[in-house]
Amino acid sequence: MAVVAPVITIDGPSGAGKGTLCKAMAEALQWHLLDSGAIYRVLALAALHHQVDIESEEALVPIAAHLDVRFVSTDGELAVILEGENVTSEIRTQEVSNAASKVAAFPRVREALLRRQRAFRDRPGLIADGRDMGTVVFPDAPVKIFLDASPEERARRRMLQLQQSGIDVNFERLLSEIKERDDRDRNRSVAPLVPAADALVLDSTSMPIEEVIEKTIAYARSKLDI
Ligand SMILES: Nc1ncnc2c1ncn2[C@@H]1O[C@H](COP(=O)(O)OP(=O)(O)O)[C@@H](O)[C@H]1O
Ligand SMILES: Nc1ccn([C@@H]2O[C@H](COP(=O)(O)OP(=O)(O)O)[C@@H](O)[C@H]2O)c(=O)n1
Repeated sequence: MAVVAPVITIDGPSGAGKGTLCKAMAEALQWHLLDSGAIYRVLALAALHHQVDIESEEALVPIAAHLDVRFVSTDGELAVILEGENVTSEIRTQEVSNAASKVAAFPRVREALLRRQRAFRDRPGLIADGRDMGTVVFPDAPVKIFLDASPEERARRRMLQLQQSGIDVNFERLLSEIKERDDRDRNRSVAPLVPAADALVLDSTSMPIEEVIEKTIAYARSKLDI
């Protein structure tokens, strides 16, 4: 029987530091990386581009099933290509963030994207970033982390991040959008944002990212023979 590649799942709410942690882990271990949030973001953007109603599950399912998305690694950065167009920055706007969490609430949309996400599992291993990586997509993953932080700290981080890329945002608005998105992600009927029963929960509210990375790598090494 073929040996399946190991997966390390990193789930948690927006701004907890998942993307930063996953990138550092993928580099440290030289493993593959799945940014599942980017897939939901690309789907939302494709729907907006094609003027498809993002409130209609019926209309979204065929787009999800035929989504023409590619992840291309260039100079250590992962470019996101939708229908041949580089949409790496476009998928990070607040409009797309909010639309992504709306399209992600539909069960049949999630179902249509399952196989595509599982196809990222490959040797030597996969680091999977998302909301339901440890609960639904890779329930057999040997290492699961749930990374959390307070909503205020997450909004502060997101504000700094957006400011660094020249986007001016209002803190109160950002905080309320983050809380709204958290609520939608936590309360949806399918694959809600919740730690897997066997996940290590890390609260990074007052933990520097370097310490988060160090702790996670040490935990992964203790669970896996790597
Ligand atoms: N522990 C931390 N302390 C301070 N800032 C952090 C920490 N973790 C991540 N950040 C910063 O917060 C921002 C959001 O992190 P990101 O990895 O994109 O979060 P997520 O993928 O969970 O939404 C980034 O600018 C990142 O550098
Ligand atoms: N595995 C996943 C990943 C993302 N998502 C949805 O996609 C949205 C964007 O995900 P993301 O990981 O890019 O968001 P941030 O954490 O970067 O803000 C989330 O708000 C979720 O609603 C999901 O439902 N399941």
